[in-house]
Amino acid sequence: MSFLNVSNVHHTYFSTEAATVALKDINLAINKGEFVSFIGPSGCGKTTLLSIIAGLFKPTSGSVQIENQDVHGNIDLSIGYMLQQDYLFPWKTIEENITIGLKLLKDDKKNYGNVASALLSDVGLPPVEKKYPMELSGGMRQRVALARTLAVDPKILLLDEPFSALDYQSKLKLEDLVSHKLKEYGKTAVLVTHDLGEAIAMSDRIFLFSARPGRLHQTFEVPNELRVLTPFEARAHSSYSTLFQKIWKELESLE
Ligand SMILES: Nc1ncnc2c1ncn2[C@@H]1O[C@H](COP(=O)(O)OP(=O)(O)OP(=O)(O)O)[C@@H](O)[C@H]1O
Repeated sequence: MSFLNVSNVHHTYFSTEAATVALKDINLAINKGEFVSFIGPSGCGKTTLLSIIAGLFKPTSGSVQIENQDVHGNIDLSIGYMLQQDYLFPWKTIEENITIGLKLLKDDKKNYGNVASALLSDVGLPPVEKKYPMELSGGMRQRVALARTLAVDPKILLLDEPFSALDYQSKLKLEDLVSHKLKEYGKTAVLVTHDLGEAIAMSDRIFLFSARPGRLHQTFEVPNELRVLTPFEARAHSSYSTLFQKIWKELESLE
């Protein structure tokens, strides 16, 4: 068994008007410490699959297991998220935002302030722990969101377009930071993105899904020479453009 196994997942959304088949026959496995991306045409079920992996809802059929445990029925705070919006609590200080998960977990850390300060410096931020989210830029807030996620030491990070609302420069910087931190902490991660370049620059493997109902169309290995680079450096490597063109062709055939 791999670290994470998605087995025969099928999902249909039911409403009073229609039944929408979002995912069909999804089988995939992710190894511990691996960084993978889900890409595919709009509406192919990427976010649905990420939500199912997160245990937010049960698939119509099939199962997801992390370390041999079914994620459904186990409300597990060891799954960390980074989303397009940072979802920081505006009325809480940065320190309170970073340590909220630890407090929920009743982690016995004596000094939450020290934990927050260490994490802020770890994600490249100045000591802003007494400030409020509205006093920070979008890029800084996403760094705080990363610090909050790392604080609870999750087994896996689920990243749903966490960079898409940022300006280009902040996005590239944050991609480098997230990639570096996840490697340093040895975390497993799944990224949903519309940005093929981002997927190639950050991932070990890329899962390409076909248009709705989403099926796994093809899996691409990112070559080693790219994986040892930062995402920023990877974008300048010749293997990056070769893989980009290969996957782009497949993506176009699916639209
Ligand atoms: N709650 C829901 N009720 C009914 N249909 C839904 C619901 N959520 C998603 N869908 C439909 O299921 C399909 C898959 O949606 P999903 O958001 O998972 O796709 P996606 O690949 O993440 O899309 P995008 O790339 O546009 O973000 C879409 O057709 C969507 O309209």
